[in-house]
Amino acid sequence: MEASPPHDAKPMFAFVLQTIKMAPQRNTTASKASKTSVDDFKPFNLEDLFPPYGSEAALMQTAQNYAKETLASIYFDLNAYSHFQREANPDDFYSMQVMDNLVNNTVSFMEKEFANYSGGVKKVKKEQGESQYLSPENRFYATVTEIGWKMTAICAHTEAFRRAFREADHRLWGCLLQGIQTQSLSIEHYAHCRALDWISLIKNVTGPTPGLPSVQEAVASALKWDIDHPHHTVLTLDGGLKRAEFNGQLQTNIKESSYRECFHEDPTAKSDDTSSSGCILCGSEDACGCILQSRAGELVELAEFPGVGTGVRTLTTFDRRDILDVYVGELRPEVDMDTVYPLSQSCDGSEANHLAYVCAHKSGNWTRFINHSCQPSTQFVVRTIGDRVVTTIEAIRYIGPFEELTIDYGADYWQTRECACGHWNCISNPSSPSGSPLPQTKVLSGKITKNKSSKGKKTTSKSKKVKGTKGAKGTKGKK
Ligand SMILES: C[S@@+](CC[C@H](N)C(=O)[O-])C[C@H]1O[C@@H](n2cnc3c(N)ncnc32)[C@H](O)[C@@H]1O
Repeated sequence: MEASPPHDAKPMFAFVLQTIKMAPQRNTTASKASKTSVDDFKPFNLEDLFPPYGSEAALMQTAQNYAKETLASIYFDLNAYSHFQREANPDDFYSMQVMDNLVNNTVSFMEKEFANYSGGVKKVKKEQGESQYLSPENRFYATVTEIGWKMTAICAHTEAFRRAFREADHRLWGCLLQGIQTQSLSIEHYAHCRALDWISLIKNVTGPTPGLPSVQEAVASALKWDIDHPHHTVLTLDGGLKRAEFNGQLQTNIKESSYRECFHEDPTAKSDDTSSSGCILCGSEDACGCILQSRAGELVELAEFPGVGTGVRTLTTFDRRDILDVYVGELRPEVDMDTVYPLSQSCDGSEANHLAYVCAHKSGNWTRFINHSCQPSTQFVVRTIGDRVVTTIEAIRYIGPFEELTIDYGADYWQTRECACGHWNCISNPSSPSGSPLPQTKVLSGKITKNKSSKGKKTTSKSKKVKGTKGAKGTKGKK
């Protein structure tokens, strides 16, 4: 079986220290008004990319990369903390012990570092009088003044933060604090919708806090937002939050596709006539109870991106072939009023074997928000999982933390719309080879990409999304 296992939890409290490149950003200026062409590209300055070993630029680049990985580990640990909190059960000794350890580690970190700071206050007072309370070298003092009590309290719940606090050098710590500050709304929202009680950790801070911001102000500034499913909320470009809505209706999160509204039987059920193959998880040719246990959805967030609306940002890393999740929605025989989100589900990725439309404008999961790029990081793949044929979203390369996830909707989707991905080879860019006036669908019509070497894996590529039926996403896809 060529399929990779679903992306699963990494070792808890991973403190991954590996170098990564800055996440590529959308080239927003390249859309509509100014299309880029191959000639617009300047050669890379190799020294910027690979500064000389030991130079300040090289050290800074490494520190920024480490900081980014540590920041991703903070999200991972926050998620793990909330997971253990939910799972803690007084009848299960092990789960209670894990939770006790997590709480103790958090509380003792805060108490110890606050005591260090208080000790430092007295020392400096004695030596230098009232004018200077504390040496700025005191890490707790520097941290709370830089990122505030709220971020300190939230991040103190994570091993990644505590460990970096103890071990990181000044350069890395500075980069990490900067990263936390930049992502503060995202971190707070992430903790908030996991019901993390960070206030209790600091509200009883006793003793003087000279030089530090007010604890009360931090508590009063706690996010006023319903505790709801994380994927019901979008981080906006202006630094706020909004509900995920379509035509004024909240877009709700569901775990699996529903069919009962329009069908008596599940049209995507595994059966002999649909020539569907064995379950990719257990290999069984018969219906089995397997479900994809992907954690990827817990480590992404919805955020607005310029020119393309809501999109999906990773908070972790993915490797090539990671199965991120299943595209879910309401199964319908026809594309309803929705021309934005529907996906044609077939049993083998071919138009001829179309089974139903997965309509996700009202109910769906986070995958419906993945925007298109002509150089995407993921792809649609038709798979048999459990007793159903589904379309999964799978990484086609390494994806770094805080990168926007993108996918190829297929040439057909862009026949009536303009793509704003900004890639030099963008389908809507007249000067790019793929943006040539020749209709792509004509050229590609009928070529259905099936990876026959891997049983049960049918790649939905541009070439299959013909005549608007969007093997992946498309709109004009009426049969
Ligand atoms: C499946 S939805 C993706 C989520 C969507 N951005 C939202 O706000 O809900 C597809 C829609 O997103 C927008 N979109 C996605 N990728 C785009 C791109 N590369 N260029 C322009 N618009 C894009 C278009 O409005 C498209 O119809």
